[in-house]
Formats: sequence, structure tokens, C-alpha cells
Amino acid sequence: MYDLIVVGAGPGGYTAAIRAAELGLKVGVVSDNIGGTCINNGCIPTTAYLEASRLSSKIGQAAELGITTRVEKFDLQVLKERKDQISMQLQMGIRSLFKRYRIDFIEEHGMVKDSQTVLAGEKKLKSKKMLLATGSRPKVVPFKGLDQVNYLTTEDIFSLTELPDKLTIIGGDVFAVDMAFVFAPLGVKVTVVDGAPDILGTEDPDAREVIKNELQNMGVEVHSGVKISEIKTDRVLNDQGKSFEFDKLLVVTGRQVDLAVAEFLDLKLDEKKRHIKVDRHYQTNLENVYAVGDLIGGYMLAGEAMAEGMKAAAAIADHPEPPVDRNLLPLFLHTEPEVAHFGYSEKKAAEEGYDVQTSLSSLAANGRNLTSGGQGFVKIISEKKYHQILGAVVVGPDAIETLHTIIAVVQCEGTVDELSDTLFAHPTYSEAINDAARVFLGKSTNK
Ligand SMILES: Cc1cc2nc3c(=O)[nH]c(=O)nc-3n(C[C@H](O)[C@H](O)[C@H](O)COP(=O)(O)OP(=O)(O)OC[C@H]3O[C@@H](n4cnc5c(N)ncnc54)[C@H](O)[C@@H]3O)c2cc1C
Ligand SMILES: NC(=O)c1ccc[n+]([C@@H]2O[C@H](COP(=O)([O-])OP(=O)(O)OC[C@H]3O[C@@H](n4cnc5c(N)ncnc54)[C@H](O)[C@@H]3O)[C@@H](O)[C@H]2O)c1
Repeated sequence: MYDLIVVGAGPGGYTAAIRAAELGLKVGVVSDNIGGTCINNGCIPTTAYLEASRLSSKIGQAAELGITTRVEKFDLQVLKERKDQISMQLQMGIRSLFKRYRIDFIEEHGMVKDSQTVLAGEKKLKSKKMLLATGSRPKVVPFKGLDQVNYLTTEDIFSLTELPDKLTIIGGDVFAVDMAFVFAPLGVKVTVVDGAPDILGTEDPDAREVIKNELQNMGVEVHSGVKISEIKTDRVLNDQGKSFEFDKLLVVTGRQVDLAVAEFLDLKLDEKKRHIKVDRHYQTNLENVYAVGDLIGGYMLAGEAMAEGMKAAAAIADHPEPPVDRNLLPLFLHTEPEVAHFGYSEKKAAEEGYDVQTSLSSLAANGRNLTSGGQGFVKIISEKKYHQILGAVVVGPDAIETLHTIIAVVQCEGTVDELSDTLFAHPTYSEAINDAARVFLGKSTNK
């Protein structure tokens, strides 16, 4: 009898298992794909491929630095093998942590029989408590004709060994745009076809404009507000008779979770009936069943799943902690320049009744940015009276890394004043944070 069985070893599940074992519980993990979406088809493959995409773009700009060179040949097979190697290394890391913490790992698809029993291959596993962390998979809109086409999703795009000449991506949100930034710099003619009125609907409007310009500069065609009527073997057709040709079609129209176990166990779902409903300790309506990660919704990011996994484990081991504060969760685009943000947008802050003041520092005069030829800005959304930071948007080279500085200050209950007082190295992109804080306080900026 285990204290805890975890079903699913993605970022939510493996993190929870390790933390629970660290807190003294006897833990078993059942998973058919160690590392989950993040390591196998998500975060890691995306960032591994972007290394090549970004280097390829940089080589294109080398002449500005006095270097004469060009990309002669690109071999996707080599990039895929490198990615596979990295994913395997990370999987081995999880396996060795499981060993170190004496966690039984059963590499099988688990069948939940009741709230204390999981069948995994030949084994019948019993446990006092159960954590469901079975993640999500691509949601594919069933366009007419799609079933006749050999289309790709993010589950298989990273298995290609040859680049297509023409890639059409259906979808225009975070992951669709990330994929455009992976493939366009590698010489693929990318077309984005989206049903929404504009791409990146959840992003800051200024950031969105920067990214749309960059897509255009890369030669990516973006078609928004498209009503797709049919998919043929080599083209997407819209209701106006326009067609978008492709060699390969990538469908990125959202993520969905498998609710079969939830229905079988009679677990309560959220309002939209898309995810499992949990309380602030990640407990479902069944006392001994917990759930984390994509399965419970939220922003459906690995960082969120990991934080939830650790907190669920703490609650299961009788050391409850406050829940993950989604307002402090970094959200980001793997674009070039990168986009990263957290907390309230200006609009949301105003809707929440704050007396909002937004301060902006462009990277146009930032010394580090001039040396790298980047572009972007830091935008801090604050309230006027106490200088409380409500949110921030960073666009620029390494923006995802840069954003953490602001989040850390907010985590420590710091305000714009602390950002203004913090000493920053020069020349760095992060100095723009300091500048934006000084702009807020009406102080001069000299970098
Ligand atoms: C293209 C792409 C790029 C992404 N990039 C990022 C990024 O850069 N940063 C970021 O934070 N997030 C990113 N994400 C999101 C991130 O991958 C997910 O939010 C994260 O993996 C969710 O973790 P999870 O543990 O909830 O589930 P998952 O990672 O989906 O893991 C669930 C695991 O459970 C297994 N499983 C399911 N059912 C069973 C069963 N019955 N028995 C046994 N095992 C089962 C699955 O096979 C899987 O291995 C990306 C996603 C995609 C698709
Ligand atoms: N910046 C961030 O890090 C951030 C912010 C918010 C959400 N997220 C998470 O990132 C994930 C993004 O995933 P995604 O981009 O696959 O999904 P998504 O659900 O965010 O977007 C789906 C896209 O498909 C398009 N689409 C849907 N139906 C269509 C149709 N019939 N015709 C044409 N287009 C159609 C939509 O317009 C949209 O652009 C989500 O899980 C989300 O929770 C991340």
C-alpha cells in the first residue's frame, strides 16, 4: 500500500512525487511517457529548435558585425537527434531522482479502478491517496476534409526529419506563433491562418504589434479572421474561395484534457466542464484524490504545473501551503524578440478599480540592446498611490529572463520604489526595468 500514487509523470506529476517522497511518503508513479508534454513535445523541443532558428537569423545579420558568412545547408535530422538527446537526458534525470527518493516508477498506461486503485500492466497498485497529473493533448478542430489529410500537431512536428518548403499553421495564439518563429528562420515559407480577428489575442497590444512586424519581416503571411470551409490535401480553403497552400499542415487550435477518469470517479469539473475542479490545496471533491497541471486548467504551463505539484504534495503530506498565485506566473512567447508578462494588463487593472499608471522604457536607447541590434520595451503597470506593481510586460532579447527581476520584487512585496533603488549592471537589458521605474517616479533616466 502506497501513501501516494501519482498518475502521469509530466512536470506536475514528477515534481509532486519527488516532493511527497522528500516529505516522507511512500510514493508510486504510473506514467506512459516520462517527462510529459514539456520534455517530449513542448517546452524543451521548442527551445531546442529555437537555438537553430535564432542562430540562423543571427548568421543572416552577421554582415552588420563585419562577418561574411551564410547558412549553406541545414539538416533537420541533426537538430532532431540533438533534441532527442536533450529530452532523454532530462528523462534520465527524473528517473535518477525517482531512484534517489525510492519512488517506484511503473512505466505503463494506468487504469484508475477506484479512488485508491490503479491498474498498471500486470500490477494492481493500492494507495491511500491519489494525484492525477495526466496533462493535456492537442485539441484539433474537426475541419471538413481534415481527416483525409496527413496533418501534424505539436505531438509530431518535432519528429519530422526534413523541412517542408511550405508550412501552413492553423491557429494564431501562443503556440502557433512560437512554431512560426521556429520554422520561418530555417527557410520554411510559413503561413498562419487563424479564425480570431487578430493573432495573439491574450497579449499586450504593443507587444503584439512588435511580433506582427517581426513575422512580416520574416516573410510569414498572417491571415486573421479566416473562416475555414474545407481542407484539401495541399491547401486550406476559406469561405471566400481563397486558398492557402501547404506541403505540411500544422494544426494548433488549442489543448484539451482527457476527462474519462474524472467522469468515472465522479469528480467535479470547473464551470466550463473542461478541467477538474480542485480547492486551494489541489484536492478534488473526493477527499483522497488530488489533481494538478494542465488537467486543472489555468494557463496550462509547465512552471505552473510544477508549482502546483509541489503544493499538492505538501498538502497530501499534511504540510499545506498557500496555492500558486497565478497573478505572479510568468507568461511568455518564444519569439524574437521574446515577450514576457505577468499580472494585470492596463485594461484589467483599470477594470479592477485601480488608479493605474503605466510607465514605459524603450530599449531603443539601451546600450546593451544597441550592441545586439535588438528591439523592445519594459512596461510596468502600477497603481498611483502606493506605487504597487500590478503587472509588467517585457519585450526584447532575453525578455523571459529579464521579467523575473520584477516578479521577484513583487513576490517580496516591493514596489516601483524598490525597482528604482535596485542597482543594475551596465550595460544590460534589465536596466530598462530601472528606467521604467524612474519614469514612473518622475526621475531622470540616463541610460
Ligand atoms: C508546443 C508546446 C510548447 C510548450 N512550451 C512551454 C514552455 O516553453 N514553457 C512552459 O511552461 N510550458 C510550455 N508548454 C506547456 C507545458 O508543456 C504543459 O503545461 C506541461 O507539460 C503540463 O504538465 P502536466 O504535468 O500537467 O502534464 P503533461 O506534461 O501533459 O504530462 C502528463 C503525462 O501523463 C501521462 N499520462 C496521461 N494519462 C495517463 C495514464 N492514464 N496513465 C499513465 N500516464 C498517463 C502522459 O503521457 C504524460 O506523460 C508547451 C506546450 C506545448 C504543446
Ligand atoms: N503567454 C503565455 O505563456 C500564455 C498565455 C495564455 C495562455 N497560455 C497557454 O498556452 C496555450 C496556448 O495554446 P494554443 O495556442 O494551442 O491554444 P489557444 O486555445 O490559446 O489558441 C487556439 C488558437 O486556435 C485558433 N482557432 C480555434 N478554432 C479555430 C477555427 N475553427 N478556425 C481557425 N482558427 C481557430 C484560435 O483563434 C486561437 O488562435 C494554452 O494552453 C494557454 O492556456 C500561455
